[in-house]
Amino acid sequence: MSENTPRNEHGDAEVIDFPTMVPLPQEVREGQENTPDSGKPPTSERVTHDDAADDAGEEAPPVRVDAQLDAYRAQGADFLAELAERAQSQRPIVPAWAHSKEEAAHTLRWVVAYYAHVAAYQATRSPKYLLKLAARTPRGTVRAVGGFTRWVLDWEGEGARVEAAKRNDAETYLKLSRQRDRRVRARAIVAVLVAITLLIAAILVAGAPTWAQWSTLAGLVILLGLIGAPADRPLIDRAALPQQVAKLDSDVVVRAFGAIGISAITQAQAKGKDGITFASAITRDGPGWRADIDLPIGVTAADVMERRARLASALRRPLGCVWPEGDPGVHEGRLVLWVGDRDLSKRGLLTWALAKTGRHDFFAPVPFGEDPRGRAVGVPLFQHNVLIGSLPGQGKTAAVRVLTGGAALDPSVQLWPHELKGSGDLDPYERVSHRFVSGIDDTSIGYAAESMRLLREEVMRRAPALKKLPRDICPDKRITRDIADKRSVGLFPLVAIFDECQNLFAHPFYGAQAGEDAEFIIKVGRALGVVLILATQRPDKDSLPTGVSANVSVRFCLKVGGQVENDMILGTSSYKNGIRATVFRPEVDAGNGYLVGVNATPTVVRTAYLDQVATDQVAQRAHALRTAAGTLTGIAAGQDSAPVTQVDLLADICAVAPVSDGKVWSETVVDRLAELRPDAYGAWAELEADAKANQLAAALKPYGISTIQIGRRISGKVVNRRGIDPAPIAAMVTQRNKGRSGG
Ligand SMILES: Nc1ncnc2c1ncn2[C@@H]1O[C@H](COP(=O)(O)OP(=O)(O)OP(=O)(O)O)[C@@H](O)[C@H]1O
Repeated sequence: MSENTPRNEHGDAEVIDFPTMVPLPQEVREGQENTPDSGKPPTSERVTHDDAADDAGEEAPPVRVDAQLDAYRAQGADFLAELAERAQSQRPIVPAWAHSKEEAAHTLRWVVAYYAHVAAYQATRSPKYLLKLAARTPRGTVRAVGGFTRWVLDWEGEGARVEAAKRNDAETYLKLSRQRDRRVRARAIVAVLVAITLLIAAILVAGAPTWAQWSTLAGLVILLGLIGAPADRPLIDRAALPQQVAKLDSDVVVRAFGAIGISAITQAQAKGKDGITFASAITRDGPGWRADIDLPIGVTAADVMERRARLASALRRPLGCVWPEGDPGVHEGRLVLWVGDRDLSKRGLLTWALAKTGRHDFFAPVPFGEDPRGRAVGVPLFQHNVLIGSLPGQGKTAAVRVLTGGAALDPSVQLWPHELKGSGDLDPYERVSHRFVSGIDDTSIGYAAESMRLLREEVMRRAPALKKLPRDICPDKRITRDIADKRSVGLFPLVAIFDECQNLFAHPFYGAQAGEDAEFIIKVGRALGVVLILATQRPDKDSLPTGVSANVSVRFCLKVGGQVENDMILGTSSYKNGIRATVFRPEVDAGNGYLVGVNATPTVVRTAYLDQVATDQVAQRAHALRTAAGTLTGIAAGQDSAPVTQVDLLADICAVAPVSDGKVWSETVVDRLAELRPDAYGAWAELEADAKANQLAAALKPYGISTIQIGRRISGKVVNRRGIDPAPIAAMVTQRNKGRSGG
């Protein structure tokens, strides 16, 4: 043990075990206990060590870094001990915002944008500043001339001379007077030189070009205006108002974490510890504060995220300002708490980055919106499928418009929008679409189902086409920009949008097959440049096949009502893991949602907003790009899209169940239908007997036809199953056909 080893008040040497803290001397502890904030020292640096209090005994208050420093000093701690103590509060070499390239770029952009704003703000006010300076020029002239005269005549020494005269101190007075005479003589020479210089300058300026005269005048006005400025009225206005929002400090954060009901933290705080540790100092990060926090062992970031509302209450901030998120790159217990100055939902409508100008590259993410920290968020379409869900009126269509706009602004992308509500929200894109439909009626749904079938066929066509490409053109067996641009190869990107897709998937007739086709496209198509964007306001198992919801890669969930819908859109266990789109408020948070599958962790995003007019302008630009590139096809080129095969269920039943055969079991009808049209009914035939009957019953319901119980004697026993009576169906078809031919 070295001589410098710290000793306690009894003179016993204490072992300082880096980085464990030493117990505090009694007087330091007493001092802390007397502080009003229950023993917390008045510091924002709260880097603590959980074992410290144990070392110091059960009752010891938390030992924070500043208190330790005092303790070490009081004990005359040695060099190494002091270093050990300092090491606990050392600041990261690379600041937290510079850990990732994106964050560093974002921060840099933010700083540049800030100073660009300041520069623009001041530039627009420069005429006002010039006027202010001009108004202050007379006072500046008086001050400058007066100050110079006082200097030449040495008036600053006047007081001392008068004092000496008053004291009848002749010797000092004479000394000061002689000094003054010397000074005045020298300064008078300087004054004459200055006067001559000014005179020459005036003569030169009088003969100089006009711009030089104006520049000199401006320089004089600025100089004299600055000299004439009153001390209490600054010339320059502030481009950024001083921070209105209270700084986030560690005391407030520690207190808040103690109030959100995480027992590991509350128990630690009951023992006088903080319960959480700050991985680095709380810093400014964009328009808010960032705290990197290590949670107690066993507590995860998700545990905090699911208590976001309580945390906001404890921090005394609006819910829309408080955004805890995990940093799994470090560990599951690391939490990045970002507290914004302004509520996310009060940011107003975000203008889409491509709303006014620019084109898009399908192989880059489509600009989509901003996260709470104001960082731009994009959604990649290449190699992805997108599922969007929410309650009605929360911003689904707006999100779909933005993604469709991105796809439209790459002229190599073929667009197939289907808006199955009939609201016309996507109508502007019709002029750039290969296939397009807007409607909720059976024909529109049939058209959308036909699109799914065609997309499936397209995916199957593409697989061998991609395989056949020479290795030098396609080394990775992936579609590239180059391949996409070679129209003759036929592997251009194809983006199909199904807004309100529940109306397709839950359709009694088209739904089952469309669901199967969608699942196939999602699983196979993304590698072949075929992308689905699905949006639904009814994310339940009947309206969104599980094969679809389980396989999409990018998910965006705006406000939903409950856990089931949340997990249908965001993926199983999302709710349990604290990713809860249920926390968004109806209407207030329209446009805010959880985006999963883009960043390493789920991100809250406020989407950019395109109204109908802005969408129309985007579509016009997309049309111009496509005209120039020669990629207008299908509906956009005025050609009829592929004809829709209208499947006529009733006519098909008449074909497979003649009236003369009498009543027939549903499963038999389904099997015969599948044989007649495998494309349309093939999926039904793969169902169990009961499910076949249910499927047929659901498909007949819209026509007002119910299935009935039919008993058959098999091996002497009567077996009852559901089936149909073909007679009324045949009558209905005859009636309908008569009506049609009459029309
Ligand atoms: N990104 C956004 N930013 C701000 N407000 C938005 C945003 N997106 C949507 N809104 C607001 O929410 C309203 C409804 O948006 P939108 O029509 O996209 O919702 P929706 O979920 O598609 O509704 P529905 O299911 O009824 O079609 C808009 O009129 C707008 O006022």
